[in-house]
Amino acid sequence: MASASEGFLSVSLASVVEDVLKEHGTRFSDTNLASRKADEAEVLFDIMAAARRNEAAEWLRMVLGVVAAKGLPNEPSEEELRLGLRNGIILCNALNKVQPGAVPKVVANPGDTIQQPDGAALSAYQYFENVRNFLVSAQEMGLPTFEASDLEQGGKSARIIDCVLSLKSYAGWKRMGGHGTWKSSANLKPSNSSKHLLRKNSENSKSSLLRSQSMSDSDHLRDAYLFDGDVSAESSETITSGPLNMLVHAALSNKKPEELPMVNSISKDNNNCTLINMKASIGPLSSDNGTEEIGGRIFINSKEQGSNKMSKGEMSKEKILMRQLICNQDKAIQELKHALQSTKVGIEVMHMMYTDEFNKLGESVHGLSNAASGYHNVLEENRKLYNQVQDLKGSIRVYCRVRPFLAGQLSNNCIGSFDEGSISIITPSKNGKEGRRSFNFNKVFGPSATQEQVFSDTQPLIRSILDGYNVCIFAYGQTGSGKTYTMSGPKLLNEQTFERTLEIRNTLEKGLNVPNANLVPVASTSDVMALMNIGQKNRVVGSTALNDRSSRSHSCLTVHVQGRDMTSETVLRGCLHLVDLAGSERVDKSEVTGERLKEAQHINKSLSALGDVISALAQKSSHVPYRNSKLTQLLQDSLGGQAKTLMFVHISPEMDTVGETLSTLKFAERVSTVELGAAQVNKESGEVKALRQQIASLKEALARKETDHQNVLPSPDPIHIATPSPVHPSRQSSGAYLSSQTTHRQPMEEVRNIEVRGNVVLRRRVPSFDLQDLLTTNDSFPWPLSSSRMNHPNKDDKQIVYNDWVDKVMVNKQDTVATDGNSMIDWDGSYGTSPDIFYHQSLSDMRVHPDEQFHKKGITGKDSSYEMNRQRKESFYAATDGSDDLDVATSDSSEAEMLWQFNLQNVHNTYNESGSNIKKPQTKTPDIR
Ligand SMILES: Nc1ncnc2c1ncn2[C@@H]1O[C@H](COP(=O)(O)OP(=O)(O)OP(=O)(O)O)[C@@H](O)[C@H]1O
Repeated sequence: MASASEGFLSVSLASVVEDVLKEHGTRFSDTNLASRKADEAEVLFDIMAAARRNEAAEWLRMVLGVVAAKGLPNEPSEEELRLGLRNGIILCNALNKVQPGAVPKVVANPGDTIQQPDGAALSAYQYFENVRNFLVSAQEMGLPTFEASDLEQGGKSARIIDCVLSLKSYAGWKRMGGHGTWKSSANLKPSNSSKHLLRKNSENSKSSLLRSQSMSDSDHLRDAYLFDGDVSAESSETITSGPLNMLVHAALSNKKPEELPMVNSISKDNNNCTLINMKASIGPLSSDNGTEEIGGRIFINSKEQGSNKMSKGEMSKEKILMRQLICNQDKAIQELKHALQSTKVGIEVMHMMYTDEFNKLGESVHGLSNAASGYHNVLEENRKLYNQVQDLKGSIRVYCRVRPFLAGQLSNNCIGSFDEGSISIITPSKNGKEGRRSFNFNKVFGPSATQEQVFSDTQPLIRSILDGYNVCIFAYGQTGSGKTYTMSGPKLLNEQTFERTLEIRNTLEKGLNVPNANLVPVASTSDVMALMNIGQKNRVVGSTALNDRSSRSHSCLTVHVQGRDMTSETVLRGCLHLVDLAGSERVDKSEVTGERLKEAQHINKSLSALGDVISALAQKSSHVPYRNSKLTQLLQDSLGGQAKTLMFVHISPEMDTVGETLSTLKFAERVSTVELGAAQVNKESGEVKALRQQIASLKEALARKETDHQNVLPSPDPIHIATPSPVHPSRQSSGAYLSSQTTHRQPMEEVRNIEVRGNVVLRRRVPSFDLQDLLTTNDSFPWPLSSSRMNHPNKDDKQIVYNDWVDKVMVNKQDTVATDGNSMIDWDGSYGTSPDIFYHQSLSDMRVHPDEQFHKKGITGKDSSYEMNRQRKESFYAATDGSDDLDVATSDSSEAEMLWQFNLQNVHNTYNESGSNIKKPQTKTPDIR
């Protein structure tokens, strides 16, 4: 619509301008410059001839008096002049006045001194007598003469007028004393050329013009009759105030300076030039017309003519020229006026059209911007709805980020294009469609995306932690693609400082846990950042050919948040896992050897296990191999549990790595198809909490009774104790669980290390933790390891050791508790009162509820063959501080891949630096079957 209007506007404007210019062009191009000049010259000649005629008649009437010269009207036409002078009486009398007795006998009408106007009373002979006498006398006086027949026929008045004006000049000379010899200018040699100045575009151009005209005119007249010596003041005056000037003055007086045309009258005779320049404002000045332009001024050459008499041909030529000149200039003025007028009209029309179009465009733009904002709103709404649908489905959100080229890298780009939600990759080795592969994700961030932009899109997800959801964000991508940059920010951290090997254990009681990791209360964002920094410092990094500071371990930061609604006493708990995976790498490209090569293999293996899990989830396979790696076990809650999960896939833009980029994106595409089911809020109303407390106290009472009872009976092997336990609804039957699992996801605390094999579902119920309790009531918590307990495991610890399942790991884990200023979150100030409390825990839950003990025993007592096998297998493994010997122990269940490191000293100096106290088992656990 806009472009159509624009097109219309430009076409309209263009056509108007074109019309105006065409009109101009036609007028001017059609006019032949030469003929125009000729016309102008002719008109000017007429004017000059009339002026000279009038001057002659005026002088005759003045000399003879109006009565004697009554046959000669004032300002006569050429014909009137001829008729008035035809009988020769006026001429003879005038001559006698100037030169008394020059014509001794003037024949007049007998008895009537008053001449007949037309001289009809006189005979032709008498006329001739008078004229002949006049001519003879004039000739004797040296005046220019004419033929007597000139008075008989029209069109010959020029020479008669010259003669009369010569007589006038003669009279003037005589009146001035008659010094020297009077000569007609026709007998003089050409005078030096003189130059008169006309100021171009001067403010007073009209007066300049007139002055110039006067001077030109006077030059012209002076050309005719020059005296030996200076021109008298009188003659000068007479000349400058001559009728020609008056005529021209009258003709041009109503003209504006800019309307005055240039009028050049040229009369060339033997290289002499007489030129009348009226104005040089319009029309070109030809170089051969006797003008010169110097320094913005126009100089007009006026050369004395070789003769004061023009030949007939010259006269008519000049006349024609001048007439044409004037006429054309007048025409040109009219045309210019017309053109100006039409241009003005054109401009007005254009202005109107422009305004109109502008208004229309404004309306269109307004409409478009409304539509655009509406469109954006709809898009935003769509995005929200889409996310809601994703949430309901429990789909893993996938964001993609492209790292910019780094300094010194060749910008050979494999990214074809990208927009909000899609990206295409170019593979030059393939042709056609194959050569460009597109991927769709929830969000795509280009190379120029900032951390702020990334965060603003991730923020809603983070917020839902405060709403009681668990959130897991994990960064995935090949080495050097920017995972750490996204997860930790652009600031490079300090040198690597203290490195300590921590372990990840997987026990029946506690599930996946890191014994030596700490749970540190935090009160602000900066506290969290400080902890992150400590973790980063202790993370194993190494230089490879692909990344100077390549992370050689996966890193996980867990932030636990608990809030309490003060009015309803509802407790909301959420936790955020920030997982920065080590990057996959092609060892031939990363050129790693030795320890780094080993690391790379572990990293790749764990990532491939992650791929298997994703694959199984995507296919809704009945078996999901979480246990094939610690990484997948770690992410199990996020991939198969109830967390809202975001995978942040990273890619490098270089063409060199297009293969890795494609496989990364294909993997990410697959991840986005995984549907986990809707996440649920970790919400516990006050009522539920009261009931829980009631149950707990009842259980305690029951436990006390049991203890009393055991004091009477011999103590059985703890493994074989089959204590009746309350059966969790989800475990009432495996079939029931399966069906419920397929419809909705279980709360976080309900889902731990779920392993699904065929129709057999074993899951351990781990009740929800209360963070406050967790930080204050150590004794009720089965695995908050104080240093003494870690060094000297008691009987319970032994139980734990025997059931532990440990992989070789370098451990680096930080579990922190975060809070913010939100009033929903109510933190107990008692955190600070127990600074020496450290907890190790699985990422999925914080502690084992007392209920767990029953549950565990319930499982073993139920003789589940799978669980028994697992217990037996796990009993082979034990933890040690070292890890090398654990490699072997873990190899059949999962590769060692979780590389955690944590500077425990930096976190809390009360920590027992001896690390894990878990010992390798000396004997195998008996086969329970
Ligand atoms: N968005 C970005 N803007 C500017 N520089 C970036 C960006 N992303 C990454 N980088 C730079 O690229 C390099 C590699 O990034 P980073 O170490 O985060 O990659 P990685 O994927 O974590 O690698 P690895 O898996 O080997 O640990 C670093 O120098 C980092 O500063």
